[in-house]
Amino acid sequence: MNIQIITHPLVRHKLSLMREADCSTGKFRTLTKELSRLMAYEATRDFEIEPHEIDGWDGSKIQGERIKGKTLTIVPILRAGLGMLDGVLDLIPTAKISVVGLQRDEETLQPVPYFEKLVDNMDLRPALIIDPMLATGGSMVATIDMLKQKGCRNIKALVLVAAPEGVKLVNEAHPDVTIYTAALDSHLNENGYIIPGLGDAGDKIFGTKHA
Ligand SMILES: O=P(O)(O)OC[C@H]1O[C@H](OP(=O)(O)OP(=O)(O)O)[C@H](O)[C@@H]1O
Ligand SMILES: O=c1cc[nH]c(=O)[nH]1
Ligand SMILES: [Mg+2]
Repeated sequence: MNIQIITHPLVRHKLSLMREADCSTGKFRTLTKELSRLMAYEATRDFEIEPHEIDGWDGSKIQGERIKGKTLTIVPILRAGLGMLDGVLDLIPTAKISVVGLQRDEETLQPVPYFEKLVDNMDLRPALIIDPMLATGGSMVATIDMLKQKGCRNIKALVLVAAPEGVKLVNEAHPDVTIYTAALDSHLNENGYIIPGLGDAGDKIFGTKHA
């Protein structure tokens, strides 16, 4: 399985706070941002570095380093993925942002696309998809399909919680895409919600009520 579970103690502690039934919208939003920042640090660990000559403070040339290649694009999946955006941008403030809108149909659990605005040169950029929840995996597979249609080849997925069903679907459809998650949970319930999970992440981040 192409999955990396981030087990840093801060990540585990914060995720557990998010699982509490009475976690308020404000607290959930703050924890989403904090977790995203910590997890982005781990998910970018294998970025390639290249030498880069710079002017040093005393006028001499110094052999510096920089991240190789074209700037990363972060891909939040609307809506809930927006909750992770600021945390990732804290670490990579120069990142380009490509937004994808998908709404899971509550009956069929199939993703319904409603928005797509990708940055240029997708074929040259690494992409980091962000969404708190990987449930059936339908939304993630649809997003990866969109990115690959634009030529994107270097794709990672960053989620707070993953279900085994979603990991299987993504791994089968796109074995080249590594999934980074804070937890691989037990299973999906009959409504397609992750157990134990976090509940409806979009509703918690935006303060909307789930019918
Ligand atoms: O793996 P899947 O079964 O596709 O489910 C996961 C998707 O469902 C949620 O979004 P939702 O469709 O509820 O939209 P929202 O972010 O607007 O709440 C979640 O944020 C993922 O995008
Ligand atoms: O558990 C789940 C599944 C899909 N979307 C959510 O927000 N939570
Ligand atoms: Mg939702």
